[in-house]
Amino acid sequence: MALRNKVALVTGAAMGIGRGITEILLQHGAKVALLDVNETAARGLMEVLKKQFGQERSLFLKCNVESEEQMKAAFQKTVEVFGGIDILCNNAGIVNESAWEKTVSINLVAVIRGTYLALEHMNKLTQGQGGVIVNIASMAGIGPLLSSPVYTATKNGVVGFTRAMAAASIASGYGVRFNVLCPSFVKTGLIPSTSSNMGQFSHLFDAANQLMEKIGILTVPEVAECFLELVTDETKNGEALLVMPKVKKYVTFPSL
Ligand SMILES: NC(=O)C1=CN([C@@H]2O[C@H](COP(=O)(O)OP(=O)(O)OC[C@H]3O[C@@H](n4cnc5c(N)ncnc54)[C@H](O)[C@@H]3O)[C@@H](O)[C@H]2O)C=CC1
Ligand SMILES: CC/C=C\C[C@H](O)/C=C/C=C\C=C\C=C\C(=O)[C@@H](O)C/C=C\CCC(=O)O
Repeated sequence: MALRNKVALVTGAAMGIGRGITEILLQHGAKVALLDVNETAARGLMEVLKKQFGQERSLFLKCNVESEEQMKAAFQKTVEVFGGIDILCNNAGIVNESAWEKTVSINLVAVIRGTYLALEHMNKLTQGQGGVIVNIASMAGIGPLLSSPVYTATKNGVVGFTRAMAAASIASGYGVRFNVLCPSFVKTGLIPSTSSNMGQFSHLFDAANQLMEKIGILTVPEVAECFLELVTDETKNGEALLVMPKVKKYVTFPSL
């Protein structure tokens, strides 16, 4: 898929991986709607993006992905301003084993909600133009992150949901591709500096840090490049791309 003038919507776009994905989309000529709950960070980023890419290429919409009403309004506004949606990146996520229901709500429920809302606009069976949805899971969507069982569950859920949606899309003729990106640790504000969010697993905080030291840490641009591959390569559908320092690998699942 060539990105020139394509319309993308990115959740959790104000910081970290979402910001990197937004920037790479703009660099390749797409228009981007940035959804985020953090208005201060997003407004600061918008100043930079408008200077760098022009006034009309990006749009910030304050949106908590946990709110169906706010999500619906943001998708509608994106269509009104940019004329449609070609690319969705469900990226917003948190790590919080204490507030585990909120973790499920943001990391999994909102991914499902975003996907269904985007399909209303993209599905070729209902007058859409097709497109591609890339969900940001984690290496913890493939194997267990011992300090964060609920986080692991949500990311496994995102991997399974994405693969099932890809199969459903092929079988139904939606004309929409679905892929999932599974990075190991990435240098962003999400990596906890204390064990306070780990709840009953706080004693395993050091073990998670040791794993991080062993595996190493990815940079945001490395992850954004992998996202770009999943969006632009039309042969990729139903794929889970695992990215670790010096490793980029399409995951092979058992065929049942
Ligand atoms: N940093 C890491 O090591 C890795 C992160 N990931 C995943 O990548 C995604 C992005 O993570 P990072 O960029 O690292 O995190 P981050 O904390 O740097 O950025 C997350 C962004 O999402 C926004 N956000 C959080 N809750 C929201 C909500 N309810 N509604 C709207 N926006 C919300 C935040 O305001 C922030 O801008 C997450 O899904 C995370 O699970 C996956 C693998 C590794
Ligand atoms: C504390 C949470 C911080 C960030 C969350 C983010 O999504 C990063 C996740 C990164 C790692 C996931 C780990 C998954 C672990 C496994 O799959 C284990 O079963 C095997 C662990 C390592 C194998 C590779 C190796 O030892 O070299």
